Amino acid sequence: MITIKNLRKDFGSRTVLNDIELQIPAGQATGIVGPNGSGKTTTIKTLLGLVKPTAGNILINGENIEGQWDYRRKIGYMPQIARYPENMTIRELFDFIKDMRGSPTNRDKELLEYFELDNDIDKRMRTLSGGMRQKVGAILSMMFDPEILIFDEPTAGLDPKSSVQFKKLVHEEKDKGKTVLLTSHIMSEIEELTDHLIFIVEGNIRYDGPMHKLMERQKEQRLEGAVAKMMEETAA
Ligand SMILES: Nc1ncnc2c1ncn2[C@@H]1O[C@H](COP(=O)(O)OP(=O)(O)OP(=O)(O)O)[C@@H](O)[C@H]1O
Repeated sequence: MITIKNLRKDFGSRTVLNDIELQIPAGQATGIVGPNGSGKTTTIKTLLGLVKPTAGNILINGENIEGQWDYRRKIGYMPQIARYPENMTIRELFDFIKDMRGSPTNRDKELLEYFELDNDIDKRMRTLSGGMRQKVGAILSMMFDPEILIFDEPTAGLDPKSSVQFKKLVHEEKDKGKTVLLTSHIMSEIEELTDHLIFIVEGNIRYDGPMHKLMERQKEQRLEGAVAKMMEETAA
């Protein structure tokens, strides 16, 4: 369980997260949706300790993460835009990360084959296409079998086949009891992959609860319609 209490983030005079309160349930998949610039990535980065909150607390499995680093071993993160050491090959990058972490694993090899990247393992990062880089990010997030998986717009840039493969993996991780947190602008993807929904607008939480309840409340069959209605209500 991830608990966010009164979390505030200001960038200069701009409040990007406005005292948000959230409970992200363990062993389920949660989707964070909201307009561009509403604070989704900032929320994720505070969980990872990459952005320091202006105020508030984050607890993972009941423990406050402030000043802690070890908890991050429990989290696999696939960023929206990943930056890599561009001169390293995929093989060198994976070996380097395994060495630094001191965690031997063969899961990277399985995932490279799964995403059909095994023949590209000796290519330098700077020569990879956007979709190939996304796949590298997906593999890095899952290769150490973490209990929490965070994906920021994971399928943006993936071709349809790879996107289906990625979603199949997420289902498998969910079935293993992992906690998954996912942002996407593709509502069908959120609908397909997640059970719990958070809707955020300008740093304020407008909905936090089971996805089916939101659809019932909005009298919509599809999440896209339910979210569109919520956006209209917010704008009104
Ligand atoms: N390091 C930073 N310095 C200043 N402002 C920032 C910084 N990072 C994010 N912001 C601002 O915070 C706001 C929220 O950004 P964030 O990336 O969290 O949005 P998002 O909901 O993930 O958007 P998108 O759907 O476009 O990815 C934006 O106005 C953004 O410009």
